[in-house]
Amino acid sequence: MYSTAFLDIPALASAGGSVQLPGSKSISNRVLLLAALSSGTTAVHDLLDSDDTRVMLDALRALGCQVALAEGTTRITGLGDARPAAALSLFMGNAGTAMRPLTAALALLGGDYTLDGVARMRERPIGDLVDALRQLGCHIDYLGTEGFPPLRIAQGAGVPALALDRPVRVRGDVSSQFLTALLMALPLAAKSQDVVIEVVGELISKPYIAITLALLARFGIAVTNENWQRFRIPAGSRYQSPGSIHVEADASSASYFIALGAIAASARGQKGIEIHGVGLNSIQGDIRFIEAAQAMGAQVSGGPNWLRVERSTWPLKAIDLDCNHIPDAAMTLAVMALYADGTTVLRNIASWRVKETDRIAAMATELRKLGATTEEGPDFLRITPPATAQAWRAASIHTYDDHRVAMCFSLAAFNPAGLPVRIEDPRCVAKTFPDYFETLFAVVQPASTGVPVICIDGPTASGKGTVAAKVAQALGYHLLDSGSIYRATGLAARQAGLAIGAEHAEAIADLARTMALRFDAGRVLLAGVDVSDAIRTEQAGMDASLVSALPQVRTAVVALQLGFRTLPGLVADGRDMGTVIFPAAPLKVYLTASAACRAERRRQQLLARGINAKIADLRADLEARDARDMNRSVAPLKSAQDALLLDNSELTIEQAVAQVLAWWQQRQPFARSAAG
Ligand SMILES: Nc1ncnc2c1ncn2[C@@H]1O[C@H](COP(=O)(O)OP(=O)(O)OP(=O)(O)O)[C@@H](O)[C@H]1O
Ligand SMILES: Nc1ccn([C@H]2C[C@H](O)[C@@H](COP(=O)(O)O)O2)c(=O)n1
Repeated sequence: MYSTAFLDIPALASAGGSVQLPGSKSISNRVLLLAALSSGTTAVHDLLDSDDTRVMLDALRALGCQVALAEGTTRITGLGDARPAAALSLFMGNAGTAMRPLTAALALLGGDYTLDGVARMRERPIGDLVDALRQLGCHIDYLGTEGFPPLRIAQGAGVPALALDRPVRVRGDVSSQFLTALLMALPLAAKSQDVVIEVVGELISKPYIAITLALLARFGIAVTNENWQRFRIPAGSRYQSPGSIHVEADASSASYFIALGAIAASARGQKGIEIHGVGLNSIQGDIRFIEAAQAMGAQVSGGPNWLRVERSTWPLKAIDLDCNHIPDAAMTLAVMALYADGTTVLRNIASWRVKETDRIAAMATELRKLGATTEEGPDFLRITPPATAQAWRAASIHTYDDHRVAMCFSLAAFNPAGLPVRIEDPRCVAKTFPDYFETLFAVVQPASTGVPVICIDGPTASGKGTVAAKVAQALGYHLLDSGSIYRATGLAARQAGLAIGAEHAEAIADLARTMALRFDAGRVLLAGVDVSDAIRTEQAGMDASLVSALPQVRTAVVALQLGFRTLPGLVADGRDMGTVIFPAAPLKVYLTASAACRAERRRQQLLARGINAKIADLRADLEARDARDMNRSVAPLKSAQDALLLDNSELTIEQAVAQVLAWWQQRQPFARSAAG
């Protein structure tokens, strides 16, 4: 997961391969609550691990359910007839799928509970649900603004007598989650008589209600659906664990990859994108996104648990669509509209206004930044794509703490202008798809502009490794510590009993080419053994300097180094990154510091490891190493002609990092528009 302030996605050209999608958030949180209310233990397979499901799991644990995670399966032992914790304060984050159903369930369990969330949760209406529960006789108070969280369920003395002899009326035209919440909670009250729920107004998002009904049936509750207007929960209802249940992958998450298949040219040798975990027979309403994508030109095929999507009609066809049946996935259509042959209109999407953010306003604003013309109404959005490739703009997309905004705008990186797209706060995808960007990057290829590389070269102990690692971390880029490749080669040569010299150049080059070198979470593994410390000694540094002077060795490790250049970008540190390995890199920095300063840094580094060395010896060693690195015949250490010089003798690490990042920002097309 990317936890950086922003993620720059370079211009993309094609896609191909297969993706496995995470479990559906809507199904996951429904299953968790139903398992918690049931008798017995439910083994939940493929549960989504995300911010919103963690919120639900934390609440269930606090209420007294047993939750155990082993080998990818979550086991929930439900409350059954046991009473939950009597008084609790629960934090729901921004998880509507936890806030609404838990409010209803807790109101029918009895107890004294407060429920609150993040600032946006306090703006998301819950009044219609509370009204329905109050009609029944439940005691619920608002602790802030009327109609919005936080709220208190004040039933410490137990559930009051409930008015069940008349239908419970709930509005269906603001959020279908209110009805879902009642459907999942009211079986608790349907002991000696049927309970009827009556929908007031047009019921929106019926497919989500269909998911609720299907899952209730799996947990032993057979609700009668009377034309989506009345729902009857039979007397004697009792939640019963199905024992084990699989969570389908998220059909809304599939929409990004369906759109990807429709937008991107197929990568060489590939036929579009294959999506696993959800298929044509999905119980989720958002699967009907496929029809919308087909209407725009996507070619989609599939089976029960998979889909294949290929680009067909190009440009895509503009559509005018009532999106009430696919409220979440329809946001993806708004970005597909950027690639259409005319104006697309998405209608009946008023519910977007009360989601994680006001999604109509958010989408309109961000699409405009890219060069589109948009018009928003109370319940519609009209999108006209940029008229020409030149009319596209490189935009920094604000994501409003809304996972879907972040995910769907990543697809703007296929713009014909070859511009990168900046996604602000990429971590917000953690709500439903924590590894979204990693999954995307595994199946897309960059445009001709390539994967960006920042090279940081310089002499030993100048701080290259430290600065490179921090720059990479700030940008979410990969890191190539090329010195460690030569260090590992030197170690491998020693282990093989080879003296490091020209007479063994071929043998050492063979070792370098074939050694099983792996970089894993900051550690360096050689043939499965962690050699991170062994390659950091002064001797290993000298050996590395010697092997790196052998031309055969340098040639042998070129491919390995080039392989690090993967999406979304790379920071490479070494001696010849900018001059030889990545000569076209858009930013090259030659990082240096005075010899005295570098010797002192090395002394401090060794002291931290308990090694006391003389500063004069260290300085002599590093000057000897510099001399060899600078004077060898191939790829000597020198500043690339187009490198920027950074002498950090008088700088802190943070200042050096800030300077490199500032130079990088100056090279980004959206830096100016973001600031301005
Ligand atoms: N600007 C700085 N001010 C103070 N100390 C620094 C600065 N930059 C780096 N250092 C420290 O200097 C030491 C050497 O830095 P680092 O290992 O990053 O250098 P390097 O150039 O990668 O060295 P080598 O090429 O030998 O691997 C580290 O302990 C680091 O914390
Ligand atoms: N791109 C590179 C990186 C490193 N080397 C050689 C020269 C260095 O003395 C040695 C160890 O590098 P360090 O880990 O100290 O950065 O490896 C090189 O020739 N080219």
